[in-house]
Amino acid sequence: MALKLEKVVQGITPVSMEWRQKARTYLDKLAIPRGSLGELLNLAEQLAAIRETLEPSVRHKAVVTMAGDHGVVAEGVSAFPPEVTPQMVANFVAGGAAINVLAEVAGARVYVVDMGVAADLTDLVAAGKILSYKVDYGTRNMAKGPAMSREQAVQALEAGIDVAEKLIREGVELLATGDMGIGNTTPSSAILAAFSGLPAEEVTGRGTGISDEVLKNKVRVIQKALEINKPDPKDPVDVLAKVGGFEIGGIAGVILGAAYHKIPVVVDGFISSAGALLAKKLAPASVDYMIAAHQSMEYGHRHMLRELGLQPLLNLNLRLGEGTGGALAMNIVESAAQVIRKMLTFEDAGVTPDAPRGE
Ligand SMILES: O=C(O)c1ccc[n+]([C@@H]2O[C@H](COP(=O)([O-])O)[C@@H](O)[C@H]2O)c1
Ligand SMILES: Cc1cc2nc[nH]c2cc1C
Repeated sequence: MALKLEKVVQGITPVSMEWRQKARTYLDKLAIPRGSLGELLNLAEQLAAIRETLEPSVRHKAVVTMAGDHGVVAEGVSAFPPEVTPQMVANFVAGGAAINVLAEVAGARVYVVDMGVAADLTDLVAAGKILSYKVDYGTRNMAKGPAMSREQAVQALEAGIDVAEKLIREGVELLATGDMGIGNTTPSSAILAAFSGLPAEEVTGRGTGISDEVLKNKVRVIQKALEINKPDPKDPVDVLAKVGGFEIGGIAGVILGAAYHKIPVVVDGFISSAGALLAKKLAPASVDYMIAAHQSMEYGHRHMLRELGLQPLLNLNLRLGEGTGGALAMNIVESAAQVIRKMLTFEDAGVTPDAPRGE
C-alpha cells in the first residue's frame, strides 16, 4: 500500500464515545418530549461526536462529483452510450444538471473531478472548471480481465484523499460524494458481490433503465467478471483493481480523507455506497463519519446499506447519482446541526419538564 493511503487508513479512529455521551445527555435536555425529533437527534449526536463539540458547524458544504468511464460498457450493460459521461460533465460545468440545482438549494458548491473519463477534458481543466486526477481514459473491460492495475487503484484512492484534504483545508465542514459514469452500476454491483458473497442476480439492477433482456446480460457479465478476476474480499485494493472504477476509487478516497480529518461525509446512492463499502473494508472506523443520504431505487442498494450498517435518511425513489441524494440530505444534516447548536433546554426556555423525567 502506498504511503499516503497507509497513513490515512491507519489514522482513522472511531468517533469519541465520550462526546457521543455528552451530546446525548445535552439533547435529552432540549425542550421537546424526549426523542421527539427522532433521527435528527441521532444525526446531531453523530455530528457533535465527530466534531467533538456541542456546537458542530456544517455551514461550508461541498459535493464532490467524481467522473469516470468503464471498459465494460462494450458488453452492452447500460441504456446509454459512454459519450454521455463527458457530455454530462459539460452539463455540470454549465450549471444545468440536477446536481447543480439541488446543491444550490443546499448551499453547497459542486466540485467535478475527472477521475478517468474516456475523453480529453483538458480545456475544462485549464479553465479551472473541473479538477483533474485522471488515472486513465476509462477502465479496461472487467469481463475480460482486471479493470485496472493495483497501482491505478491506489492512485484513484489517493486522488480522492487529496481532493478531500484540499477542500477541508479550504474550510469545508460537510462533504457529499457523487458520481457520473456510464456503466458504473456494473462495477458497483460487482464490488458488492465480491464483498458480500451475494449472487450476481441479488446485487444487480437496471441502472439508467435497461430492459429485462439487457439486465440478464448484465448479470452474466458481472458473474463472468467475478469468475475470471477472482477479487479477494480480504484485499479491498484488489477488489477495486479487478472489478472497480476510477471514480468509485476516488469516492472511497474522499470518504477516507473526510474520516481521517474528522469531517462528516454524506454518501449518495448506489455507486457512492460501493465507494463507501471499499472505505469501510479499508478502515472499518470510517463508517462513523458516514451519513447515508437515501435509499436508492437501484436494486441491490438495500444490500449495500446493510453491508455498511447504515440507515438512509431519505427515500425519494431517486436513482440518478451525481450526488443528488447527497445534496438533498445535506439540508437535513444542516437542520440537525442547528438543532443542537440553537435550541434551548427546558431550563433555559423556562418550560416545565415531564414530572419524573425518567429518573
Ligand atoms: O446513485 C444511484 O443510486 C444510481 C443508480 C442508477 C444509475 N445511476 C447513474 O447512472 C449511471 C450508471 O448507470 P448505468 O446503467 O450506465 O450503469 C451513472 O452515471 C450513475 O450516476 C446512479
Ligand atoms: C442523462 C444522464 C444523466 C446522468 N446523471 C448521472 N447519471 C446519468 C446518466 C444519464 C444517462
